[in-house]
Order: sequence, then C-alpha cells, then structure tokens
Amino acid sequence: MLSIHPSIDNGITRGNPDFKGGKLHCHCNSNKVEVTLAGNVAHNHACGCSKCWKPKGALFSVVGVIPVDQVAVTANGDKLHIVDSSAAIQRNACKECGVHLFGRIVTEHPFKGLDFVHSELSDSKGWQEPQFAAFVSSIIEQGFRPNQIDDIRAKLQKEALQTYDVLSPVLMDLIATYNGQKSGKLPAKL
Ligand SMILES: N[C@@H](CCC(=O)N[C@@H](CSCO)C(=O)NCC(=O)O)C(=O)O
Ligand SMILES: [Zn+2]
Ligand SMILES: [Zn+2]
Repeated sequence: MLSIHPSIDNGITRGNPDFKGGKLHCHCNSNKVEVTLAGNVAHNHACGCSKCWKPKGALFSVVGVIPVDQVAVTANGDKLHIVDSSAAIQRNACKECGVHLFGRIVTEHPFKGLDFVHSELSDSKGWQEPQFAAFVSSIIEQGFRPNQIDDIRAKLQKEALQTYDVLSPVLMDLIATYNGQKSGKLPAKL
C-alpha cells in the first residue's frame, strides 16, 4: 500500500494547543542523538520535496518550525553532520542512522530564526498536526508517476490537507513580504 506518511495514512490525530514540547531522538539503537524542544511546532506540514527527511517507505516528510532558541541538542551531538551546507536549510542529520534532527537557516532568509523539525521523532503526544501539504508535485522528480499524482492530492485532501506545489499561501506571503522589503518595493514598516 502506498504510504503518504504514517501520521497521515490512517487519519490525522489532532494536537494539543497547550502542548509544551518534548524530546526528539534519532533512530539509532544506542547512543541516540537527542534534541530537546521547549515548545510546540508551528506550520507543521507534509512536504514532498526531495530534501526533507522521510521515514522509510513514505512519499512525504512531515516537518514543522520552531524558534531556534527553543531547540537544544541534549545528547550525542557529536553524531550530527550537515547534509548539504549549501542549502538554505542546513539539515543536521545523524551520521549513523541518517535521521534529520533539525534544519537550521544560517544565512539571510525570510525564515531565519526558525528551525525545521520532525515531531514524529518524539514519543510525546500533543504536537501540532499537519496543517497542509507542500511541494506535492516534487514527488514526481523523485520517481513518482505523474499519472497517479491526482490520487495523492485526493488522499491528502480527504485528510483535510490542502495541497500546494510550493508552500502554503501564508508562508509564500511571508517570503514575498520579506523579499519586497529587502528590495525596497515595500516599506520596512507595514
Ligand atoms: N523540487 C525541489 C523543491 C525543494 C524545496 O524548495 N524545498 C523547500 C521546502 S522544505 C520544507 O518545507 C525549501 O524551502 N527548501 C530549502 C532547502 O531545502 O534548503 C525538491 O524536491 O528538491
Ligand atoms: Zn542515529
Ligand atoms: Zn521539504
């Protein structure tokens, strides 16, 4: 059976708006990398892009953001390496199991100050559920047959996930506002 993502395939569990965070662990059997998040994630979404970490067999990643000051590596950080240091999001992954623990933006960017994380790496319950599906058409680049993409969009929409081929309008508007202010076409203060 085709898997979109284990947290979506059999229906989405709603998060707890009062949830206060928890610990993420990589998939190693021992000496797991541990990252402690001092808050919930926001803008959590299914992402079909080729760069985000996906659990085995899944077509999509589920990834959300959290302020960088709420992210701390609390064990076995020596096992982390940056997957692609030229990418806007520097994904810090475990060298042994390959799981991405956090993706950090270190250059000037509309989302600088936010880390990208996968709350499924936590045993705690209450994380924000996925809100939308991004970069859906990107799964085709990775080998998914284009004539079946409408089935994927239908499955996502059945779970009330609006589908986009970039990010959601809210996030695209944030990026466009940042770019407009940077170029001077928009005033710095809106
Ligand atoms: N078609 C490409 C898209 C890759 C892409 O642009 N990914 C987005 C979303 S990642 C989380 O939402 C992005 O912002 N990437 C920046 C980065 O990865 O540094 C593909 O599939 O590779
Ligand atoms: Zn690991
Ligand atoms: Zn992605």
